[in-house]
Amino acid sequence: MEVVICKTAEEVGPRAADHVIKCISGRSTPVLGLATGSSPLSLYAELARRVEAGELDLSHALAFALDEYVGIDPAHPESYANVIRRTVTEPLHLSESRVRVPDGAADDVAAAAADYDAAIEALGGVDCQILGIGSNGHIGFNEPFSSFSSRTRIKTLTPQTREDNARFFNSLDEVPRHCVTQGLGTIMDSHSAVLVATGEGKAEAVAAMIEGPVSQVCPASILQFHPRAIIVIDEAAASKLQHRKYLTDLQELIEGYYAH
Ligand SMILES: O=P(O)(O)OC[C@H]1O[C@](O)(CO)[C@@H](O)[C@@H]1O
Repeated sequence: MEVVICKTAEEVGPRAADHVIKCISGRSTPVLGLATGSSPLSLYAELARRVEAGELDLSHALAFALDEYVGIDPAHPESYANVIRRTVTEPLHLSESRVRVPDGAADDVAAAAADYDAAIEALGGVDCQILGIGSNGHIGFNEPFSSFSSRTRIKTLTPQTREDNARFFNSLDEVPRHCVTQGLGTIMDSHSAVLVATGEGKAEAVAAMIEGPVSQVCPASILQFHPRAIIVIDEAAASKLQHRKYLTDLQELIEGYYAH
């Protein structure tokens, strides 16, 4: 696990974008894993800026979103299918046919989830998985006590996550209670992962992920076992780390760090 602590929240998107680009460099058909939520928005905006500037071409990329609500109208502006279209597909000029989101409205959601996992595996896995972290330590919608070997499946959202996400809806009642999410096992199969977090509200979860025991209490702590996980955070999100002196930003020097 490499930890990059940025002085300000504004630096996080561009720094994370650098890492995503390194992770997929040399791939003719890069496969991206996409998080939703607020955390990756500045990273997506920076990637879009580089696409617009002609510095980056992602037209050959394929992408798989991490999760989707179950029990939401797919046409709802906050369905993750729509969020991904708005924040990633359109600004990065990806073709809609190359971007997939789990189907939370399928007749058989469990079967659709298994097919989704198999589609990722058939491509040889995700090259770069973009992640945020929930205030309770979730990645994707893998809530505390999710199995470390889990695959894409239906989950129930915790009251904490529903409250955290209520800001995207008119009321807490409108927030779906269930979701379909890539599993921790699916996420761990990615060749590299870039997790972004900003703000004090994430500080406890970030400390548990980086310094805590690897435990299902903090699902993100499984990333301590990921062969190539890069954590890009701001000072506020780093504020509860106890052992900062050991977290030297050395990843630029590690030869082959990004090689598959
Ligand atoms: O970034 P936010 O909105 O704080 O949410 C935290 C994380 O929870 C999820 O939204 C769950 O989908 C992640 O994708 C996200 O990064």
